Amino acid sequence: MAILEVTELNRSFGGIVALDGVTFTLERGTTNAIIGPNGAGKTTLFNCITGYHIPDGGTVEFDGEDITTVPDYKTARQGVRRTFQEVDVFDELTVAENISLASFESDPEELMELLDLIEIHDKEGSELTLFERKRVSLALASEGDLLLLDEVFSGLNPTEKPEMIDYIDALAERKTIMLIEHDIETAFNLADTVTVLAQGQVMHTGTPEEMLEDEQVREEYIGEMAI
Ligand SMILES: Nc1ncnc2c1ncn2[C@@H]1O[C@H](COP(=O)(O)OP(=O)(O)OP(=O)(O)O)[C@@H](O)[C@H]1O
Repeated sequence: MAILEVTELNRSFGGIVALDGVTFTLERGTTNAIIGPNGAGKTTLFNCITGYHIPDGGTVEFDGEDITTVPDYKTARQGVRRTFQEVDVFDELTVAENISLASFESDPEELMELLDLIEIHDKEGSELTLFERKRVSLALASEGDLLLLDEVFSGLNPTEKPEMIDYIDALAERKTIMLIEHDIETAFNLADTVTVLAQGQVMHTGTPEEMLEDEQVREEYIGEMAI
């Protein structure tokens, strides 16, 4: 069953067309990667899905309900949650306090355990490493049904990256995930489907295997990268 249906989404900033007729569907329980060059419209797409930006045209349906013009603080309560490229953790609050702000309906302990946050629960935001901040941010996003993850792997070292993959794999067992990822190998490892966005348009959608078999996609968007 579709959890998200995006239809003919348009959004411009002055003369810049950031989204140009974007249409796709996400099935509940799947993990979906969005890849594409800088300026392709990936973050704008997240902003329009969450209601941070209202699109100029088109619709966003979440769980069968039209949320196109619903602001982000309300879509978050409805179950659309996201992380940001600039990790959003309050420096002066502890990990536990940061997490308590997210108004959890379920038991936050379980989520904190899953993300290995129990042992650092009393550490203040300002003392956290980037990896720890990203895990807190992930916990804050994880109360939703649909998690939009914006470059959660950027800045992580080679030891942390596989650990983050394990965290996302564990969350993927209970959530629908859409992730923006510049590291193609990571995106392909995690995703059931991959969507290529360029110049505000959906260029290709398919499974990682289909993408790799498509010579044009390989040449234009994946390059020489061995996967
Ligand atoms: N608030 C804004 N005001 C003006 N232009 C914007 C705004 N947000 C996005 N844009 C423009 O819209 C286009 C798409 O930007 P967007 O950030 O969505 O791309 P992206 O694919 O996320 O890029 P990146 O991979 O670099 O993060 C770009 O040309 C960008 O400059």
